[in-house]
Amino acid sequence: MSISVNNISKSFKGKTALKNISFEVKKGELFGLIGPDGAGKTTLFRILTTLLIPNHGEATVVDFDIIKDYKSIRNNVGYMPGRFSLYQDLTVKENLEFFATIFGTTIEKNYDLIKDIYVQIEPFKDRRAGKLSGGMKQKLALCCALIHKPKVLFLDEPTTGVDPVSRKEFWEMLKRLQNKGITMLVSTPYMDEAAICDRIALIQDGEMLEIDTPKKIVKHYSKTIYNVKANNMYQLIKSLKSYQHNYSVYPFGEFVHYTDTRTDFSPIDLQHYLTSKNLKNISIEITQATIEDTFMELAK
Ligand SMILES: Nc1ncnc2c1ncn2[C@@H]1O[C@H](COP(=O)(O)OP(=O)(O)OP(=O)(O)O)[C@@H](O)[C@H]1O
Repeated sequence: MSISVNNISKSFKGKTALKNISFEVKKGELFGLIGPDGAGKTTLFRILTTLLIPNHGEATVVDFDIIKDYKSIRNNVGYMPGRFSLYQDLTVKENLEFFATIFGTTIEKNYDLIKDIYVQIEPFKDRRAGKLSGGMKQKLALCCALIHKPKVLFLDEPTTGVDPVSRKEFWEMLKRLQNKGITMLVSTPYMDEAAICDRIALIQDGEMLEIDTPKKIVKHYSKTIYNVKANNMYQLIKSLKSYQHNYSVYPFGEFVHYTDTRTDFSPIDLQHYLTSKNLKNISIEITQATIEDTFMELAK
């Protein structure tokens, strides 16, 4: 195993950030931690990268113990923290040289690993990091986290605040790194990104709700979901929420995802009800559960 976490708990002044967390990440796996703000993702990253000591439990990274072998872990992992972690006043090249130097290596030595990513920011190599766009900053941060050829890479919300095109590019880069044998633990609040991971853990309020492949996780959703649409979204949500048989009502893009408490639910009944609420152009169709639906259900 590349990462093994066994019953880790952490509290801050009586407030629990992580509760008995256990999971394993296999060598070469791209493993996603999916959860909202405050779920405990950053705390877990800080513990696994030896920046924070847990109150209870044990963990190993590349078979090194997070407490006893913290120095070995620091030499073997790369960490891209959530907030921009680089030196804003140093140029792109200077930042990279700085990170290479503190790990006793050079850009040239490990250029192969970062080449694909670095060529995209090379035209800006003399620009100060603080003056880069969001997507460029992420690429530089990734290069800096990779410059010492880590075996495991920790990425805390690497695409938060990055535009959709750069987000897609970023995940393509992660896939290429995975092909080079790097194990990755990556957190994201974006459910579409979760689907790209080999396995994901859904985390909320410091607890793991579920761990599985994205495909299997949605199979855990037992109810039939309907995509409901009408001419007035606000009125539609309000009406569905006051419908006596509703089990769940969540806006989902141009639709509302609706589930019903009855086993013999007939969409016709719902159609009549919505018509009585003056809604028009109503459509009600069965749809597949998404990771987001599963998360909402588990988090209920
Ligand atoms: N140093 C600290 N002191 C006090 N409370 C903390 C500290 N660090 C984290 N917490 C609390 O622990 C909980 C988990 O925080 P954490 O930052 O790990 O969550 P997160 O999932 O990474 O969310 P975010 O994306 O907002 O960082 C939150 O309630 C947070 O307020």
